[in-house]
Amino acid sequence: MKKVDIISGFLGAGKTTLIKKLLKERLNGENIVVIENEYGEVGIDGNILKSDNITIKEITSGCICCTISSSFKDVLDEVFDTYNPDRIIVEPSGVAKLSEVVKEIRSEQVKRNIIINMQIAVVDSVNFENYFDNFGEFFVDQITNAKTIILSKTQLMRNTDLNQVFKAIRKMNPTCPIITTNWDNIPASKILEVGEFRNKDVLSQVDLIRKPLNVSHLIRKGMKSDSIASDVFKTWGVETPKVFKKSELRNILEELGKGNYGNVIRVKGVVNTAASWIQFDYVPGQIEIKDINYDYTGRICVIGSELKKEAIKTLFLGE
Ligand SMILES: Nc1nc2c(ncn2[C@@H]2O[C@H](COP(=O)(O)OP(=O)(O)OP(=O)(O)O)[C@@H](O)[C@H]2O)c(=O)[nH]1
Repeated sequence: MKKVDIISGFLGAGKTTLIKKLLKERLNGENIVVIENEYGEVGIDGNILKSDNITIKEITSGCICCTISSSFKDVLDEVFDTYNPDRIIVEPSGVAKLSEVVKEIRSEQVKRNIIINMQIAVVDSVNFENYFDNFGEFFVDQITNAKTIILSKTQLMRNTDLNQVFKAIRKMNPTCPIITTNWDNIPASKILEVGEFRNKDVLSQVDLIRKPLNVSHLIRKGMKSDSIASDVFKTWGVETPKVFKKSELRNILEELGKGNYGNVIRVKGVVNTAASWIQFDYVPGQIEIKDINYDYTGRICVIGSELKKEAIKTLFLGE
């Protein structure tokens, strides 16, 4: 049986960062294919993950669990015919419902002789409240259906706030392990041990009595439960050779967060500057810009609701 690991999580939670860590520190000796699903039309994470011995398959422009499930099946065909991997890591788009992704993969279980191994949701602890309040239908689905939850950005949180987030997640998912340690301080081997249920620590031997809660009351009144991502989330993307200044890019990202361009929840990309190539990431309240060696051309992707696409285009490209 081949193992399939699902690393889900809302937009910008840290899925790609986590996969990179697992590959670099631990899984690089295995024959692995990563299936990377980007909601936007331009692929960015595939190149970020690329390394010599890992095969990356990118599926863009929608979610593999709904609008483009046939592309997912095609990619699975190709993966099994060409690479015959020991392990497949699936990174669904940030707006995919984990329950739907699991359903999709389970429907392939017998035919492909695969088994879901890790079923992880990466949860951005800093933006927990924001995502719960505004995009709960997708966010809560990921939390309640995860077998392991990995909190990201915990080092940016005050301990009391982190504790609140922990308690709220525990209410939604009474049984799964929740990793709260800053990723820099935890080796990939430990994350795998917990994710694959090989963890034999004190707590797992105690019969923790946690009452399973009915989560429906946690979901805001009137929240729908049957939307698909394309009903709610819109994207704008472009490929461009334009040369940016770092300060100009930072201003643009700050500008996008002010609410004048729609509800922007994720911006990412790579662009050229006169001195180097840079990779940038925006999630509400956090901007990261870092130098990278090179890329084949500039690519920018914006995701959010009620996006003002023409204005965003002008903001980035001045046209
Ligand atoms: N400080 C801190 N930053 C993090 C952590 N995890 C992720 N990030 C940052 O969060 C941003 C988004 O990380 P990604 O790994 O690209 O997130 P993702 O879930 O793959 O994003 P999408 O593919 O857009 O859904 C990047 O700027 C990361 O460096 C963390 O634990 N701590």
